[in-house]
Amino acid sequence: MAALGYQAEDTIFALSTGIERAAIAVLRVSGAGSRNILLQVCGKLPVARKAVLRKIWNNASTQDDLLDEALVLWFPGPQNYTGEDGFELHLHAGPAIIRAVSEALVNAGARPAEPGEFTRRAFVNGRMDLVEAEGIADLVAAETDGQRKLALAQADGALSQLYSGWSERLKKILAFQEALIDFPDEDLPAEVEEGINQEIQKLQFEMQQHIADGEHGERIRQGVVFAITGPPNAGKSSLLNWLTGRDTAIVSSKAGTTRDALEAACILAGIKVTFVDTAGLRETDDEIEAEGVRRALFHVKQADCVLQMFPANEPPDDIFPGATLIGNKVDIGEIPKTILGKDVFAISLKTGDGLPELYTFLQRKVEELTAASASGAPLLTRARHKAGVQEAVRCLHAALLQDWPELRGEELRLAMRALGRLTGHVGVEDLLDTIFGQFCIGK
Ligand SMILES: Nc1nc2c(c(=O)[nH]1)N(C=O)[C@@H](CNc1ccc(C(=O)N[C@@H](CCC(=O)O)C(=O)O)cc1)CN2
Ligand SMILES: Nc1nc2c(ncn2[C@@H]2O[C@H](COP(=O)(O)OP(=O)(O)OP(=O)(O)O)[C@@H](O)[C@H]2O)c(=O)[nH]1
Ligand SMILES: [Mg+2]
Repeated sequence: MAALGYQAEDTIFALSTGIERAAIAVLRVSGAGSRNILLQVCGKLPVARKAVLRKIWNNASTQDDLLDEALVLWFPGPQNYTGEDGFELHLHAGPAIIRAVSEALVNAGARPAEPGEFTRRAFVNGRMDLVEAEGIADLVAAETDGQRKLALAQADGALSQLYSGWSERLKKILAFQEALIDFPDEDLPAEVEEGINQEIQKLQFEMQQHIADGEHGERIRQGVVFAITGPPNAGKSSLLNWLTGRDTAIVSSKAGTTRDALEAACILAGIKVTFVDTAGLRETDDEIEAEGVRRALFHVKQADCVLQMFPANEPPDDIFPGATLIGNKVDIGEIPKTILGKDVFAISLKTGDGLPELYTFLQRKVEELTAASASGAPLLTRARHKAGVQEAVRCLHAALLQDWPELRGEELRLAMRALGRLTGHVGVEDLLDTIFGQFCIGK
């Protein structure tokens, strides 16, 4: 079967708390054997869902080898996270305790869980769909408020509801379409076909809007990227260091100091933001510097936003499309208010002039690049979802072009299948190892 050797009948366990030094460690157990295993290590079953203090033994019936005194939670299924019997041991977090209790669980018939296997079981047991499970993974991985809120909404079903709502609507369209196929000679009102077309177009529009807004969701999840570019000695590396509050890049008065692209991340307006400092742009015979310039231009192209810097008395002749102009070293020379009609931020990384204004501007820019969709609909967050929705849009488009009712029905079914694969309601066996393999162990 699956590459991970996924076996639903096994009873699995894992350390669900972190591996650093901590006061308490939670070992989580799930599977049909949970009841017997708990009896073996703890003697008798606690009241369901109530924390009780119990001695943990290698074998409670012989009171052989006392391992710890722990809080025990017994979760008889199916009303719990995984949807099957399970329990938790809240242990003292010593490595020797964790090892000894793990061994006792293995002796009693459990095996270590694969990454994401608890959540995979929750999915298999119908406790959540695939999009919600991905939301849980993102929630655990979240490092910023933006990521946390986005993931929480997704884990809570907001995005799943959007996708299953579309599926429901498609199902209705398909039912009408079937009626057209089954009763071609009946006098079905002409409005039926017209209605089908309109509803398909409406769905297609909403999906396309979702994909367009999706850029914002992907930016919240993966971070917004700002590229810093400009001629040598403009102060690009000085800006990077100031923005990230760290001495990331070497700063020197020698032109051509930075030759590689350097990335440093920070949190701005609750969003992960990566700044890329790049080699100063100039003609050069130096092979390494030329490669640096080539990479700089690559990052400028890839970035969500370009910060084009120049030093006082050296205003640029060209502006990168959509770039924000920053004139540095206002302490030593003239900086124009505008260039080719574009506003210029006049700053000095030496004196701090203009930096608060620039910072406020960057926060606004980040908010703009990650704003919620105007419709209030949840944002798309992953390439997998984008691909699925795009596939559905393609099928709807094909359906609209199709005159034969049978073939049109087929395209509509393919669109439904694309949406079904998103939430995991149809044909996802091949995806599960990839998706749950990205989780941490114990989740
Ligand atoms: N100790 C501990 N903390 C945890 C979890 C856990 O499993 N154990 N969680 C897991 O990762 C998260 C909480 N998620 C959970 C989701 C559902 C249920 C659950 O048992 N739900 C049942 C019963 C609810 C009840 O008793 O009121 C239900 O929804 O029907 C428990 C935890 C975060 N904190
Ligand atoms: N007077 C003055 N000097 C500055 C200012 N900002 C940076 N410098 C100096 O300008 C020089 C170049 O700064 P960097 O940050 O290394 O410039 P860069 O754009 O990264 O240069 P390359 O890596 O060579 O492309 C350094 O000596 C800085 O100390 C400023 O606002 N005013
Ligand atoms: Mg530099």
